[in-house]
Amino acid sequence: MVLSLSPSKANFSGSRLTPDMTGLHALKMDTNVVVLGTDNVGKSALTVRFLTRRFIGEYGDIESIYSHNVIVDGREISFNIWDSPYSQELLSESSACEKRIHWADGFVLVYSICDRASFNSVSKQVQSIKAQKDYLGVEKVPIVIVGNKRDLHHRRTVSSEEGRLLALSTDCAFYEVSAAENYHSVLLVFHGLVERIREAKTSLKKPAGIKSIVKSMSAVFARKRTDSL
Ligand SMILES: Nc1nc2c(ncn2[C@@H]2O[C@H](COP(=O)(O)OP(=O)(O)OP(=O)(O)O)[C@@H](O)[C@H]2O)c(=O)[nH]1
Repeated sequence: MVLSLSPSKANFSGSRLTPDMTGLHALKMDTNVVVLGTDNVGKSALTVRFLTRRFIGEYGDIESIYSHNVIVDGREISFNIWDSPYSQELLSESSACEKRIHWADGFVLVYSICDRASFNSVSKQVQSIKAQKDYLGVEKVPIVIVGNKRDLHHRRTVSSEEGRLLALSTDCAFYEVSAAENYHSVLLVFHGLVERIREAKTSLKKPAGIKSIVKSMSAVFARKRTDSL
């Protein structure tokens, strides 16, 4: 596991978008994000765009974990982003793959709108992640599906509608972006993911619902009554 920037990728360190952090430390949230997708869909381009606001064009294929702090809705979010080259292992149950999924709080699944095979692999990736994160018991595993290379609309083979429907049917969020042309849409992807991660964390903390408490209390009293007869 590489825990620093690889030389072939952008040279930057975790930056803060808002200079005044006073008083926000108590609200800090650490979050681990894995960016996945098949070859050449723009995983590194998307990650580097989010981290540096820049599009460089060519990126190595070295696996890296980047750290980056941003403010989302007044709260400091400390991102650890694992940009991993595609491997078939995601679809199998190798321990490296399990480790990656176990490590992550949220997932960015990228496909290229010009590459149908990359789109077709997304639903398998979603299944694989959900199967492993099942033990959390959260309704929605924080996953965002991203159709990248929107600027290449003349070479599009996957419609926006198909992307949206896939996200709807798998309970994921959906964005179409161009890492090459637009920083803001990429920012929205990560903000959307933070939102989902927060929701998942909140639903984990939620105490048992009033209905289930009433149910178990009635069961106890019913048993007591039968015992005393
Ligand atoms: N036109 C266009 N090209 C893009 C976009 N995003 C990435 N690319 C190009 O697509 C190619 C692959 O981008 P990468 O970011 O290296 O893709 P990757 O998914 O990390 O690739 P692997 O590391 O091989 O898995 C590069 O030539 C990028 O310049 C985009 O939004 N529009």
